[in-house]
Order: sequence, then structure tokens, then C-alpha cells
Amino acid sequence: MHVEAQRIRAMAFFGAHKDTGEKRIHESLDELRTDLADYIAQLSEMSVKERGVFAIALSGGSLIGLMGKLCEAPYNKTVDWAKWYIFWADERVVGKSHADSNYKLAKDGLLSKVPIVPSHVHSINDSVSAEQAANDYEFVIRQLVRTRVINVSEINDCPKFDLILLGMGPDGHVASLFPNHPVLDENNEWVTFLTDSPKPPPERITFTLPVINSASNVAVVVTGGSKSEAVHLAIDDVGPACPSLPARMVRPTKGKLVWFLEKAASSKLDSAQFSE
Ligand SMILES: O=C1O[C@H](COP(=O)(O)O)[C@@H](O)[C@H](O)[C@H]1O
Repeated sequence: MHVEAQRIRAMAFFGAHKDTGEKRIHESLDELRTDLADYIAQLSEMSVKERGVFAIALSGGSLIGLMGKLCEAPYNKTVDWAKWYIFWADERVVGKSHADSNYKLAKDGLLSKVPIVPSHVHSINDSVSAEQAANDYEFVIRQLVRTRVINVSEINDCPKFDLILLGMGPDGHVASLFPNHPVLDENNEWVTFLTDSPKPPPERITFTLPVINSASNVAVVVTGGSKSEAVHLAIDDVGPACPSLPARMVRPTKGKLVWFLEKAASSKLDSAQFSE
């Protein structure tokens, strides 16, 4: 582990619960960024050692900026970028050069700054309908599961990504799984689509919950006080108050869940009162 990351881990509040995952609560964004880069680098190293590749699914939004330290020393030199295969847990159905594109965000903020193999970057087909884009993306993933670039779940034949990185909106959405939306009930498809996203743009594709919950590792990265209520509802024992909060439905069956929280985002957690 990088020395700075060791220091930060020692200072952060780390809590664990068997269902709701490990919570890494950081005093500052800078500390969170360092810990996140170190976590991703370590999973990459382990996965490359075990399987020869690292299949990682990204999200859009604030996440990419928070991954920025991967483009800096020591990670830009120590990570085995040639072994990375990149996917998106969700994507907006817009052109790849559109400001709303999650691919463009990742390309500008990360992929263009490190030596990723261009053919390992699996973005969506942006020239077809949302439904077709979801079908095409699932087909691509099926091919790569067949050749074991992406591992397979022993439980349900779903793809088992080495790491799925998620952000979370103030409404508790993750990827493009929004509260009370029918896509939450999609159990047959790996990738599905929506044309009525409550957050613009309306047309999106998204991994389904079975795929997210089949991953070896899932990290949810959340910053900002505006998301503190959703963090509380997603993690704490709130009874049946919010059965449809997508972030609460992220429960990897066999994999490991880690929440990366900056202090303001964690302020409404029940445990926050004990961590002062
Ligand atoms: O629309 C989206 O929003 C979520 C959350 O974004 P954030 O900026 O609040 O972190 C993001 O994770 C998702 O990929 C994106 O399509």
C-alpha cells in the first residue's frame, strides 16, 4: 500500500456490517481520493495476479473526478493498465462526444491520461436506440464472459466483474436505477434500458441489480451533504421506510461492498454520533 494511503487509512473511520458493507469515512475529499485510488490499484493487482486481467465497470457523475489520483504517481506507473478492461455500469444514450456522455467524462478525466489499450475500452453503441444499445452491450459482455475476460458467477451465470464502481444521487439512485422505476425489477436481462429517466438525459442503459450484486467487489462513492439522507436510508436500519431505494438494494451476494464516504455525506448515519 502507498505510504500516504496507509496514513489516511489510519485516520479514517472504518466501520463494517455484514450486509451493508464496509464504510470508509474520510475527513476530506483529498483523503477520500487517495484511499479510493489505493483501493482500486490493490484490486487491480490482485485480479491481474489471479486472473491475468482486471474487468472494471465505471459510472459517470462525480466518480471520475474522485478517481483522479490514479493518473498521478505512483499509480500511473505502478498499475498494470494493459490488463484493464473497461465497461460502464450505466451510460446515457447520447453521442460519444456529447457533454452528457459517461464515456466522454471517463475518457477526458482518466482513460486518455493512462496507457489503457483502446480495444479494451467497451463503450456502448451510440448510433442506435436505447433498447438496441442495451441489447448490443449485453451481447458484448456475453462474448467476454465466454472468453473469461469477465469472470462468471457460480451462482447465477451472471457476469462477475472484478470491480463495479458506483456513485449515488441525492434520490438514492445508483447507475441508472432510479427509485420506484420498473428497471429495479429486471431480473432476466444483464443490461436494460430506460427512456424516461427522471434525471436528464432521459434515454439510458444500465446494468441490472443481479449484475451489480454478482460482482466480486462493489464500491459506492458518495460526497456532499445533499446526499447524507440517502446515505442514511441506504445503510442504516430504517425498517421498511424506503423499500425502493436503489442504493439499499446493492448487496453483493458473495462479493465485497465498500462505501467511500466523505464526512458531510456520512453525517446522518446512525454511527456518525459515535465517530466524533
Ligand atoms: O446520472 C448519473 O448519476 C449518478 C450519480 O452522479 P453524481 O454526479 O451525483 O455522483 C452516476 O453515478 C451515474 O453514473 C450517472 O449516469
